[in-house]
Amino acid sequence: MSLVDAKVRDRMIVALDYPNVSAAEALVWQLGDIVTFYKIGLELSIAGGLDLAADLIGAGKKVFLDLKLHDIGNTVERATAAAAERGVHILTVHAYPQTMAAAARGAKGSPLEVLGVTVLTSYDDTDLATAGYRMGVTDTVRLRAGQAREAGIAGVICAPTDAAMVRAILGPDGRVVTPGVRPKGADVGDQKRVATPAQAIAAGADRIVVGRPVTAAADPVAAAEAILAELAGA
Ligand SMILES: O=c1ccn([C@@H]2O[C@H](COP(=O)(O)O)[C@@H](O)[C@H]2O)c(=O)[nH]1
Repeated sequence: MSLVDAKVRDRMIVALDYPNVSAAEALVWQLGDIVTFYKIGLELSIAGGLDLAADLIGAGKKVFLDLKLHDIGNTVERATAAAAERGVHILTVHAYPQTMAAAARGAKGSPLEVLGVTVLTSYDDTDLATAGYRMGVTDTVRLRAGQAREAGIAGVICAPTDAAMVRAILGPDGRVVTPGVRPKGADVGDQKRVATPAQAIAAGADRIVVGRPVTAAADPVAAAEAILAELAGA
């Protein structure tokens, strides 16, 4: 294992986007102590990932449950409280005021960090217009970051290209977590608003989320180490 300190390791969240638990467990085993923080999203949650979340927490890892909740307030509040009870570190909800306020109530008194998803990193202005939004990406992210602060949740998910603006809105204590991160030269895939790990941190992100740059790498350990080294120097 390299000499990257624990604080830097916690800045990188690896997305376990796998169709089954055994594939996810194999990567966790391979990465060992290098990675301290894992994200479990929709695909793996449906395939038994919630039990894996409990196992990871039991093994001392931090878990980000990326469920992007959006429902009536009572449902969101209770689902958030259930995540808090299970020792999850981060939970996402869509950044709608009613949803964020409900999640804030559900997390109250617990260390769970609720983050509002502002505008997905796979969206650009044209995608928002097609979906019927009047505002473009920047204005929508700005609005939602302000609403997240007002709702009293921990912070937001945004693209690294939005991070500087969001940091200014949330202040030093707000949490800014950025997917859409690609090491230089890496395949962008379906992401549209991307930056490198170092650029994300320099723009004000607390943590970055990386999936395919690690999971699809020929050598995931080397890929994760390279990203950590870049974060350590950022
Ligand atoms: O706006 C968002 C919100 C969540 N995600 C999630 O992050 C990872 C990114 O994976 P990559 O393979 O590094 O693209 C993935 O699990 C998404 O569901 C996001 O990309 N953008």
